[in-house]
Amino acid sequence: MANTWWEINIISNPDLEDTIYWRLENFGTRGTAVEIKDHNLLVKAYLPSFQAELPDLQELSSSLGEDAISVGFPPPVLNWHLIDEEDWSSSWKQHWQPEEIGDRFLINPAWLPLPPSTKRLIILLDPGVAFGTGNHATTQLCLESLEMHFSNITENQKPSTIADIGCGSGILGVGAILLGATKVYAVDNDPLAVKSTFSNCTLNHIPPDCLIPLEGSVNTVRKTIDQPVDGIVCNILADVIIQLLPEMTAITKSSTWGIFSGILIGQSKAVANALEQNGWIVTNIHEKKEWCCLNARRS
Ligand SMILES: C[S@@+](CC[C@H](N)C(=O)[O-])C[C@H]1O[C@@H](n2cnc3c(N)ncnc32)[C@H](O)[C@@H]1O
Repeated sequence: MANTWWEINIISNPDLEDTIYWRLENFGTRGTAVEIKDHNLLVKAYLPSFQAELPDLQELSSSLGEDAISVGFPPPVLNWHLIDEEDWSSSWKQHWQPEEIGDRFLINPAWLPLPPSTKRLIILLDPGVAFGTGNHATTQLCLESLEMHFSNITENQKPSTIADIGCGSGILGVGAILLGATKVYAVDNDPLAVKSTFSNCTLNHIPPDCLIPLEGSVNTVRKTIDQPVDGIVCNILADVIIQLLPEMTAITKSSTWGIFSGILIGQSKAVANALEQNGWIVTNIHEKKEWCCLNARRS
């Protein structure tokens, strides 16, 4: 059972894409592929088999049905079966294509050839089982915010040290280094994400002393650094961000900036309030689909 995965197939109205993603993310799926088939949305999601029993899958199906009915759509049709690990990786890899993000990035799956010529910064990725292929709005909002941040800073404000909290595949840390950050501490409480960040550093030829993947969370960064960080990027979920804010604030100084994502638009006020209570000033809110990303600074 250790190397088997649930493949969950969901057929639904395309307007339910974000709701389905949201549920799947909370369910813990790793690697999600989406395609439109005969005007329907087909989502394929994968989960290590030990992480869910049949009743969990039935509950997921009911929750998705309730979500759909509450916004006037018929319940999605779900089916699931077990596949082995090799089939999992080849199956979802087929659906993942290179993607341009913002004005500067191109995310290229590691197993596909590079484009013949591009002025974009290429992030090569093989996320394995970790979150962070770049095709989720919350990741894109972070990469775009990082891009804006680095285009606005002057040469003498570099170098910068960044904490990437909840690094997943390491996509944001790699992006920050390509934009000019000098050091990134990338932490995740999931050991598989840390492993994935390590291998994506190697894939992108990032020197090991520039991007440092660590298993843990904000306190792991606190114990590792000898001075406050210049920036924080954190793409988790609103309630986790709120909960981690005092610890994140403790690793900052007055000039530190922050990028906080994984927040549904309806949750932005609660996160903005928590930031203000912890001594941050919200400078911008960027939105994509139903998600938003708060850019903030300490003063
Ligand atoms: C939405 S993914 C973001 C991945 C990547 N940074 C991106 O933007 O695509 C959130 C990640 O945060 C990790 N995570 C969740 N709670 C955490 C916590 N309290 N401390 C550290 N990592 C956490 C999860 O394991 C997951 O890899």
